[in-house]
Amino acid sequence: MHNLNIQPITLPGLELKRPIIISGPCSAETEEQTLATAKELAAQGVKIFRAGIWKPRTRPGAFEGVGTVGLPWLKRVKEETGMFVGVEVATAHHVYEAVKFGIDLVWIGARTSANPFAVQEVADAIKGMDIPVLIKNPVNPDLELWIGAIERINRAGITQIAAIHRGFSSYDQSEFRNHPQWQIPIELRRRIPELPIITDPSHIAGRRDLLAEISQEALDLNFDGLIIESHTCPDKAWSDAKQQITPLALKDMLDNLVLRRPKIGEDTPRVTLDELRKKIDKLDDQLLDLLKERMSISEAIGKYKFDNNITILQTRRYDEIMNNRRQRGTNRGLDEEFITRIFESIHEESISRQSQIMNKAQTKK
Ligand SMILES: C=C(O[C@@H]1C=C(C(=O)O)C=C[C@H]1O)C(=O)O
Repeated sequence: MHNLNIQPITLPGLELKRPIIISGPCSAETEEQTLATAKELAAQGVKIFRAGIWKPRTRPGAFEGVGTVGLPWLKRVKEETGMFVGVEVATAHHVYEAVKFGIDLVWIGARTSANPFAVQEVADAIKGMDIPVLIKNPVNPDLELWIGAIERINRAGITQIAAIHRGFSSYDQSEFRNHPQWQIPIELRRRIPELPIITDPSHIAGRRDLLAEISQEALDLNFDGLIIESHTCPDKAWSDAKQQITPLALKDMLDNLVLRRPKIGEDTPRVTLDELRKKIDKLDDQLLDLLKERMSISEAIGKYKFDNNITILQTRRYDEIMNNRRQRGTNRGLDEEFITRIFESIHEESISRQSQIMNKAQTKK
């Protein structure tokens, strides 16, 4: 069990129903663009507006946000549309400025949540304030670091906390800008069940054509909301142009999402589900038996290699196996990346078993 005190987010006068929708431009660029986007979103029923004021950019020279001058624009958004407004904060100064201008909620970005000093600075600044704080996953796939950031904010007395899952950086080429690694937010849900998790399809996808698919997956995993970037003229956006959509496109996408029931109710036909689950149990048992057998063969190979003074890693054989298993997997309609991950993991364990065998044999010598 964790020792966090997480309370539901309450925004006065707003009933937060699943899915919570937060939208707005990546960056507040001009007063006109900010207000125009907000008004269109409000017309589509969006209640929580986001806009970046301070933007951490990978390389210097890119548009780094308008800074404090943008905060009065957000104040106008509140006054003229009735929406709640949120910004990203990364320093104590950002926190003080945001609160001064009546910002309703703040979030900690992925680059900040990766840095405990920075998170602590924000936590110290926010101490004693009653404001919801959303915490994005750190850029690196480290669940403990994410939970650590949540703990730091919670220890500052903030109880209205939600997590934002925006995916994880990786060096590999992939169709995603940030790999979703769904198992990480799933594990977060298991560890802190009452913590709302909001998915950020814009940053996971990095391009607008994947937003619907990722949003649907998030809902089917029973996450609580979506934060999606929108702009009146997405292609002209000063930052993240490829992943933004118009407020109208957002509404259209949201209308097409299917909201499935999170609980298996009394009325759902249980016989079929029980039968299917039994089949899964049996197959998983077989998978485990097979893995056990495969590892004992690896150990025998380890012994053979020790006796014959051969290195454990055999890249040519490993390559052959990977190509062959990917091919055989895709022939069966299995996803190539999935097969790759499984066999990489099996290989890693196989190597580790063989090293153990070798080390043991060596010390006996
Ligand atoms: C088991 C072996 O050792 C290593 C592990 C492999 C595996 O588990 O499939 C394949 C190649 C080697 O890197 C082997 O050489 O066959």
